[in-house]
Amino acid sequence: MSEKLEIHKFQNEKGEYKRKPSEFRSVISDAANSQFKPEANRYHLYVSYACPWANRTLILRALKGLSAIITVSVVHWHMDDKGWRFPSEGDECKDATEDHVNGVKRLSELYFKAEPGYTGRYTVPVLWDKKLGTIVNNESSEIIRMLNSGFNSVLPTNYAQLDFYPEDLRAKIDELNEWIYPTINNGVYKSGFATNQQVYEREVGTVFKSLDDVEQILKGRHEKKENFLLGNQLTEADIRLFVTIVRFDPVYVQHFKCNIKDIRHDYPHIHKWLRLLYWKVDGIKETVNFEHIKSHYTKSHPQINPFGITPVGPIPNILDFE
Ligand SMILES: N[C@@H](CCC(=O)N[C@@H](CS)C(=O)NCC(=O)O)C(=O)O
Repeated sequence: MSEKLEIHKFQNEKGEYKRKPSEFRSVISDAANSQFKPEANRYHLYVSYACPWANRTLILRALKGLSAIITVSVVHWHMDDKGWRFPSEGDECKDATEDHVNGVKRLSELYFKAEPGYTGRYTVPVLWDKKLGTIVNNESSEIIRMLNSGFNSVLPTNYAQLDFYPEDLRAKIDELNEWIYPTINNGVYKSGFATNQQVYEREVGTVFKSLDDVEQILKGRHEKKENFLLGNQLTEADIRLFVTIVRFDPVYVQHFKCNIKDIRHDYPHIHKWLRLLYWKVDGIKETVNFEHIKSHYTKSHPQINPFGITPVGPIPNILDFE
């Protein structure tokens, strides 16, 4: 394959970054006609520790007690013009793993195993079915819903009962996701990958307008002695926002030029919420690998950072809880 993967491919003629939709969209469920039934040790997650979308799936896997029944392989933090790869001899990478299931060297090979004529991007996360030898789904927003509720029939009651997308909060979670995704999660990419000054200024302004709105929401919660975006219950909305906020000061401020403010100095309520999730919610901290995060962005986008120098700060990457 001679195809070259370049971020620039996704900028339109106006210099705006466009993310392509994911292509594998099957669902794990107990439904009688389901091809993908929940089973222990049948499914495998392919992730990058650098990637915020993959990070969401690792958090749900940890919080729902799925770590023992859904296995994981972690790619090298470096993404080159052929996409993600697994470490090999002479190309070692701390905390990355081999592909435990298929033994491939490149993530792209998995996409071709699942669909020989595949023409899309080779993105993480990938939820792989070891039984049928194919990709179930490569869209993180759908994978986290499956991890949240698709495995309840094979989980012990204490984990099955945990619900991060509860019926009574669904409308509110959807409403938050609707603006937080385009303006913050993807907004930082639209700022960082803009190739036109006006587009950049528009996008970075949008990121900070939304962060100001989130700060107000969390301030209101704080006044009511509530900890999370929708009250005292941690939901999917918190998890989806967390993966971007934890990368904000260490990477997005400088690498994606989101530097009007930063989290630790300018957003006290977001900062407190960030540290609460990171330090106090069991299982989350272990899914965050700052070395992979910082190295990936700064050394995989030569069009933004041609010499691949990784800034040393901020020190520390995240402040203590108190
Ligand atoms: N819609 C996807 C987006 C995933 C995504 O864009 N992942 C990036 C890493 S952060 C990736 O693997 N990019 C590889 C590429 O585009 O070649 C999801 O949320 O699962």
